[in-house]
Amino acid sequence: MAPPVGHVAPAILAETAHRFGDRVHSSVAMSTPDDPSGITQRTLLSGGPLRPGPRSACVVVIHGEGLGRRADIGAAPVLVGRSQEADLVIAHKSVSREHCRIWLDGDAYRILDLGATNRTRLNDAPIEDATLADGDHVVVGESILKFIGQTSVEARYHEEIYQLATHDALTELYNRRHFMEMLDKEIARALRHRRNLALCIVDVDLFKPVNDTFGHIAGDEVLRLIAAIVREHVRGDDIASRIGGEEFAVLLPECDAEAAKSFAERLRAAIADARFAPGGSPRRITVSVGVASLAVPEGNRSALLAAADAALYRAKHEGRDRVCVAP
Ligand SMILES: Nc1nc2c(ncn2[C@@H]2O[C@H](COP(=O)(O)OP(=O)(O)OP(=O)(O)O)[C@@H](O)[C@H]2O)c(=O)[nH]1
Repeated sequence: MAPPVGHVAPAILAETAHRFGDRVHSSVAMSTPDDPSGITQRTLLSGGPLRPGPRSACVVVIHGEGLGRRADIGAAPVLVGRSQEADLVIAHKSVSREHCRIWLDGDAYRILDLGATNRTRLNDAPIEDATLADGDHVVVGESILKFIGQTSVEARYHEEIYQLATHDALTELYNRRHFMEMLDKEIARALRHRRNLALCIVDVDLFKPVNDTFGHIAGDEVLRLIAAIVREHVRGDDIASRIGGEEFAVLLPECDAEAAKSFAERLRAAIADARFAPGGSPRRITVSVGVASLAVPEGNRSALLAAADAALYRAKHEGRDRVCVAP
């Protein structure tokens, strides 16, 4: 049975043991209908979601609400505040909805207090506006942010902490906690701009027998492969996550129920067509998918999750390996 939406598998809770510094490319065996000769060697992106190339300066929450959260300061200014519309959301009552703004001005990074009730403080002095230097501490309500310049040697360390805090170690998709934060943000955005938002919950069918027959390690490999297929199917703005043991979620901004159903159907078919080989034995693995779209303007997180979960339950009940859409 699909676990309830609030369920977090123990394996997920143990995820922080993973070390992102030891990334290697791992090859896994999977054959597809396009590869009639048999096994296709696929290379998983186990280098993970770290972005290559020059990194931008960023602010990282190092204390208080939002711990570990980070915002890159690129071409667009970064709004820090309690509002879900902020680029760096710190959902605490000590933080104003629009607390301060940080941006790149020529070669300098600047910060401007936006009239916050608790004034923005830089290295403990209240400011109106100021220029930031590497390592500066920005106090926003009861949270402390650290400014990390483009060339800071600390940047890599903070990137890794950020990855650990936001990604699932097994699949390198977003973890449940981060997904829920992004879900709140996307819901706020969709409601404000009256845009579509759809959610797919993807649950592996009859996964327990896979574990029972081939062992947990082979089961983990199946989960990794499913995650790789999910990753192949999402677009740039979509948000994919492992939200439970054998449960994934994909959030599709600006997608109506019909388009989300087509996406889910393509994903379901791709997984069903890929021949997995846990423990070296070819085996068909399927998923069931529940799809729901946000009701505008009165929708909310729990209603959306409950609707997708109910649709998933129906897909399981009607025989698995299928997509059901919430009414
Ligand atoms: N290998 C592995 N297995 C996991 C992980 N997390 C959860 N599981 C297993 O996933 C299985 C889920 O089984 P059930 O919830 O009974 O559901 P199911 O067998 O997939 O059946 P349906 O959902 O009804 O199709 C259990 O055997 C869990 O131990 C994980 O991180 N790795």
